[in-house]
Amino acid sequence: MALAVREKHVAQPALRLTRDEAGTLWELSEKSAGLLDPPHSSDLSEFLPDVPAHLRDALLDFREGTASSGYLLVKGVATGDIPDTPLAYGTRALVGHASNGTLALVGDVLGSLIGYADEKNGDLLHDVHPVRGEEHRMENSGSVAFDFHTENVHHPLRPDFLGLLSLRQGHEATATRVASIRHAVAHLSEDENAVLRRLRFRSLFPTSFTRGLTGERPATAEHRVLFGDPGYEFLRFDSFNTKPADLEAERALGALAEALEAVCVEVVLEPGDLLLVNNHIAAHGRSAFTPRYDGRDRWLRRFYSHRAVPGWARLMMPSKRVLPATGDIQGIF
Ligand SMILES: O=C(O)CCC(=O)C(=O)O
Ligand SMILES: [Fe+2]
Repeated sequence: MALAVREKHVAQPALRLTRDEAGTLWELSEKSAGLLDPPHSSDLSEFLPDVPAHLRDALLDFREGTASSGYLLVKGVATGDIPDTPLAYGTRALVGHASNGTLALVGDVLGSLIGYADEKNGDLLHDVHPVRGEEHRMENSGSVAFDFHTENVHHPLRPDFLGLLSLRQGHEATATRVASIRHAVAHLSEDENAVLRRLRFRSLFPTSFTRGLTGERPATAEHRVLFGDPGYEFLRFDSFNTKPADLEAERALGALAEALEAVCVEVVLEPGDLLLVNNHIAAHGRSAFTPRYDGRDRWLRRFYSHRAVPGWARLMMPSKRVLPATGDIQGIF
């Protein structure tokens, strides 16, 4: 559907931590950060009741997945002393840093902080910053425009939530973009809506899961892109990796991309901003920017959280909080 006017919507903060709340969360984060590093139990449950109620209540509300916007922006999160933005992929520059505790606590209030064995070595917390030579990758190490996607579109156990905490804004007003399917459906025709609900799409494994693999990337079985009751729609879509089975499906995907664009909200994350996204309701992406590789580039930290991991998958986990490699559980769902 062609859109005559494209409004730009700016994300509204739902929650701003007071200085006291940020201080309490930081103290708790310092206590819990080390628990994430092996061989600790990584059980943070004793700390969760002390997460400031204002934040905890908002997280518990958000995790229900009944709101239509699919995102929650928390401002005023403490980040502590931050070294230069890393230059290389996977440097693990912040092992043991208290901000790890913050992300883990938020992840564990929403569900459970979880990583994937075949993405970033199973790391639970991911550094999002530009990497030289990867500018054009459709991954968070790139710097060209990163189109709308839901996270880990190929995976049977997609995260329920992702969180992006800004440590450094970088040199430009780079926007993180979020678009809710529950808003976008108003821009789809009945036919487009119906086609998106059919098993007419396959998704390639994202390149973050196939680093080091040569040859063609594997793909999923056929899946729906849109599902759920009216008003409570859900999305499984990655503009770079989700492929249509035929022309009708291709047109429907094009209409979806335009509909998401029409309802997109943009947020330039500032240090201490934590953007939480319901990964089944909202697609997200990022505008293009020009990295300088001078230690002052944009730097976010990302986590995934799952409300529940099935018992069988739990027993196949290679280590605590790390889901088995996709190839080992593909086809089960
Ligand atoms: O850089 C951003 O704002 C978002 C990157 C992204 O999509 C991700 O890390 O999952
Ligand atoms: Fe992403």
